[in-house]
Amino acid sequence: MAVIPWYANEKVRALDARLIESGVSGLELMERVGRGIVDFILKQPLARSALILAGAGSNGGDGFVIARLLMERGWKVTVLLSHAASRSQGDAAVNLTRLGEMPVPVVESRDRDETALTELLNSHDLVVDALLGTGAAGAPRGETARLIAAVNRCRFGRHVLAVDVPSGAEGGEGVEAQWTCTAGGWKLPIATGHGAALAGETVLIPLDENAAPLLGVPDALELEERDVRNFLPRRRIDDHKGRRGGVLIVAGSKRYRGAALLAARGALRAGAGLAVLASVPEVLDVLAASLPEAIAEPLEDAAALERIMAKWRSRCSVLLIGSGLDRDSRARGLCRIGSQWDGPSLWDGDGLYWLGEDDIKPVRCCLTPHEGEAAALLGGRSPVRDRFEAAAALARQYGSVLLKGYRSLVAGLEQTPWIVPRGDRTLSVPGSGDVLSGACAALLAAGVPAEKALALGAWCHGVSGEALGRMQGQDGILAHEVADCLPAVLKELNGAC
Ligand SMILES: NC(=O)C1=CN([C@@H]2O[C@H](COP(=O)(O)OP(=O)(O)OC[C@H]3O[C@@H](n4cnc5c(N)ncnc54)[C@H](O)[C@@H]3O)[C@@H](O)[C@H]2O)[C@@H](O)CC1
Ligand SMILES: Nc1ncnc2c1ncn2[C@@H]1O[C@H](COP(=O)(O)OP(=O)(O)O)[C@@H](O)[C@H]1O
Ligand SMILES: [K+]
Repeated sequence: MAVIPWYANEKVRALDARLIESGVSGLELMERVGRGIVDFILKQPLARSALILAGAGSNGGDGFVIARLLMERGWKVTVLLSHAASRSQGDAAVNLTRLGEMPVPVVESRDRDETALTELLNSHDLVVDALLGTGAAGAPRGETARLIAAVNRCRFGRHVLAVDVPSGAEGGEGVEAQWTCTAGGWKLPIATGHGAALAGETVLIPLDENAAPLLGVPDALELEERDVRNFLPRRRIDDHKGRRGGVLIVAGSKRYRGAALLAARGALRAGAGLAVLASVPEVLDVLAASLPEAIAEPLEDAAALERIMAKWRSRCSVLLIGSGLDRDSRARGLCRIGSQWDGPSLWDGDGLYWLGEDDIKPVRCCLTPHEGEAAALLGGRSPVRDRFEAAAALARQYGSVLLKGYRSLVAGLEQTPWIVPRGDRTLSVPGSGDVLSGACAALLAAGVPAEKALALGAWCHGVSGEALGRMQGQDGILAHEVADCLPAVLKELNGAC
């Protein structure tokens, strides 16, 4: 299962230490990193000129190796130090001295104003970010921060490669890289969300052929197509709609009408045999015309929801609650009753707003928050910098969590978090999350276990977005089109079985 294991920074740093204990010198490791990165660089169609931005630690040391090896291959190379040369120490200092024996200009950035920095950056095709690696503490400061801003300002028209991790990946402004060559192991800060977006395409530079067992237990697993194929519901040739699974959807309000329709569409397009939409008349009035396959249940108030839940419980195994429900007292009452559903439930949108109130604590449920919703559930703590921590905290409290965004995360109580590496900005359109929650609810109703249903739903939703982006462009896709793509994506996955 899952071919790409991701590790906390500390585990990869411990690997470095173990390799050194086993007799490989730190200098040799630095050489291996530099060599691996240069091999990668030489495979790219580049104009053979590089500016290496180097920091005072070992990340800078990797940069010095890269500078030397590129120079040896006839590249035009300049090294720009964020610090006084005398501050480089240990293996980095050794490599800086070796560089001094070659005709490579090594200059300090401090005396250069923004214009001079811009000129220097613009006169090289490749910019190598070797400012901060896994030893970074907090947001970039001082000269490092100034250099990062300059790289980002000048990055159009040039190529930016980050060594190990993009500087600033864990706080403040980070280098926006085209490639990140990460050494020894895949590192969590660039696995998902903001860090992953900064990293661009990530390439692993192996440190040693015996490294894998030394890294220990992975902290996250990136799913591959063959993993999610195993999550597909077991369909049968003699299936009838009752066996496909039914979803009761409590969604929509006078103010937000489309969300409920999109959630129901997502559920039916993901294969639900029954979608019952309990909503306000304003939503149900258009249901017959826009989605005649769904069943309408007028929902005035909390008492009505109790009756509807009792009526449909035998045919709907899953409750989906929250899309476009609004944040008024009516919605609160509905969530209170919804939390008493005695089967699997999935909470999204405004349902998440009310979740956690004293009388709205479902025993175990699924959540599909985006970062804003996760922050609110966590009492304002932003999950942007540590999405893993946020997803794990929510899973401990509620059960199963899909933390949405670029390379969404799935966390559960008893499993290593999963990374779903599918989906792109095509999906950042209104209603896209409603389609996703409908799809996940349908998969739950088909009997797929919670975390697998969330991961499979996010995977299919992501692939649908990518396909639409390829065919029609990444801007201006409508959420219902994402839903309508789901059958083809499921067919592909099923066909590959
Ligand atoms: N033996 C090893 O440990 C190996 C380390 N390697 C490289 O070494 C890196 C880790 O090296 P280090 O532990 O020296 O750490 P870094 O090089 O990541 O950073 C440490 C330096 O950055 C400064 N710094 C830290 N936080 C800062 C901030 N927020 N703003 C401005 N300056 C800041 C520190 O004062 C120090 O000078 C890895 O990412 C990898 O690139 C590789 O060469 C492989 C072998
Ligand atoms: N840049 C992106 N890359 C990958 N997926 C994205 C991106 N932007 C948005 N998405 C996905 O689109 C969906 C948006 O959901 P959400 O923000 O809840 O939208 P809405 O509230 O409008 O329904 C999520 O599944 C999210 O993961
Ligand atoms: K870096």
